[in-house]
Amino acid sequence: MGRFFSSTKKSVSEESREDLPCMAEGLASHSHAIQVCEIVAVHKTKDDDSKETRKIFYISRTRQHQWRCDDVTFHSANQGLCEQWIQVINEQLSLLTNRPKSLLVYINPYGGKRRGRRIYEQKVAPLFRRACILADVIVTERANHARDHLKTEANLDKYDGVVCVGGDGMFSEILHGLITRTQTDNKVDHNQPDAELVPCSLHIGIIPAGSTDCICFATVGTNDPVTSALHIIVGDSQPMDVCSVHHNDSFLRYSVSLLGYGFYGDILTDSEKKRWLGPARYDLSGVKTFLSHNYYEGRISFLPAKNNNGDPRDKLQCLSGCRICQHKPSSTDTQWEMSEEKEKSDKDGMGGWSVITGKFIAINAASMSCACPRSPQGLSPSAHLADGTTDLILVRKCSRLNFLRHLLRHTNKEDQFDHSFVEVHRVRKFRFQPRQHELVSLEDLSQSPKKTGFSPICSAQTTCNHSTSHSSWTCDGEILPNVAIQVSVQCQLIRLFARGIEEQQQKCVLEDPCTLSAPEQSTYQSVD
Ligand SMILES: CCCCCCCCCCCCC/C=C/[C@@H](O)[C@H](COP(=O)(O)O)NC(=O)CCCCC
Ligand SMILES: Nc1ncnc2c1ncn2[C@@H]1O[C@H](COP(=O)(O)OP(=O)(O)O)[C@@H](O)[C@H]1O
Ligand SMILES: [Ca+2]
Repeated sequence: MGRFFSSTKKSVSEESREDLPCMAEGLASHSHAIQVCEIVAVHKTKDDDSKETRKIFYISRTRQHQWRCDDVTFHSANQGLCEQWIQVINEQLSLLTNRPKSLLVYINPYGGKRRGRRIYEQKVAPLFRRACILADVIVTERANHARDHLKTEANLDKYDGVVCVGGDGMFSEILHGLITRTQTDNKVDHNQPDAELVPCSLHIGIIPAGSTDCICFATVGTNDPVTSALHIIVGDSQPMDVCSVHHNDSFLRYSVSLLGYGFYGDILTDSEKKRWLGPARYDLSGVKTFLSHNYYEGRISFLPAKNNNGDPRDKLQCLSGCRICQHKPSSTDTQWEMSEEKEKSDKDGMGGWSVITGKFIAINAASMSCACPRSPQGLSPSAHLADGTTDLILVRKCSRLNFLRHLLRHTNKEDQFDHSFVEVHRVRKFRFQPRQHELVSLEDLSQSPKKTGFSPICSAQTTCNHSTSHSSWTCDGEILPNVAIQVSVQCQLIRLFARGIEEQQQKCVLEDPCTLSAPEQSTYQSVD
């Protein structure tokens, strides 16, 4: 538990309580405690009578993981005592070295409902100013502007973090820019699928202003710009896994949320043509893809994770401070696992890999829960943010009604894996090879699907029997140019300004505020 300061509460909206006695005088009737690490700043202000007062701005929790910046005012007849408190608070704040002082901000003005710039200017910039954070802002002028700037131009030594204002696609740009820059600076060739990638030193903050914003939702618990700005200000840190995706021996992309082939790949491909619709494009393309009811043939091979990584169906949610994510395998662990893999491979020729061949409506790899407003529990509710694994979900060919039942379970608390046609595996690596159809040239395999119209609608009870040749992979919302891919999870390659989902809201009250004479002597207890 951190250090607390106590006070009588006077929120800006509670003018009627203005005459309450001040904590510094030890007469508090409505005691109030604030953890030092949740103080945003202390500022001099003038009250209504033009009298100089001091305001402490701090984080308050509202509903559904949302944070707000609230304030209390220091009053005292003894100005010296008041100054002393303020000085101590500022000294304590200066000891919090994890807090960013300087940030590089990229805004996608066209993401989501095109509100990125307004969201930043009206909701985020005032909070950064209040917290005395300097921000260099770049409004992007084209796709990949932020990625390219980070890769080569940006002077990253100047900053404590990079902030992305946009959706998952924009986050993906920042991710690629930062990871690529880090590997280049450290002379690591990311084309090698087994290369040991160097973790990025700068934290990434996400201000949600996109269409899905699942990376923000799954790491903070809500898509709210003010909450995200406050997590950045207090310098929260959440490590996160990153999947590297290769085609043969050449690097394709990184992914942190959903790598999806079949259903989600088709939705994304179709939705790109409807960008002008904003976030509603996913609903329209979702219905169209559902009605098409396509399935795809292929072979999926995967390397299962060890038992100590839990199980995708164990119903254990990855929460703030998750114990499973606290054990980051060292490079010796990884080397040992690789030699074990090699040993097994010499014995059975498979190296612990499992292979499944079949007809699939969807193949999804969720490196995190992928929770978002459309699906508050996500595609894999028990997936972990930083355990070095991804949950591989295979939805086999089934009737349209059964697939609908499966989809509907993403919107409630029922188990979406509890169907005979769905299986889920927690894996470290996987590969996919589509079935090579006759008359399909290799060139065709790396292009978008040819078939986009509706298939004949099957009766709800029957299984559809028509297969289109190939789908595409969606990788955090971007379409991959290749279908045959190799994927490897890179444990905790990046860090976000977030803390994971908080389990329950904690309120803290003073045991006896009147005993306080200095902040160091504060006592407190936690209540639910
Ligand atoms: C009958 C009701 C069925 C509802 C099923 C809902 C299941 C939704 C799961 C969504 C998982 C989303 C994983 C995240 C993907 C994003 O990275 C990606 C790009 O986001 P952005 O750049 O912010 O636009 N978004 C999607 O792939 C959208 C999928 C929407 C599917 C309906
Ligand atoms: N200035 C820009 N003009 C056009 N596209 C951009 C610009 N800046 C970023 N992009 C691209 O826009 C795409 C979608 O961005 P994103 O912020 O994720 O919004 P959404 O969630 O609505 O998809 C990303 O692929 C990103 O590369
Ligand atoms: Ca993971």
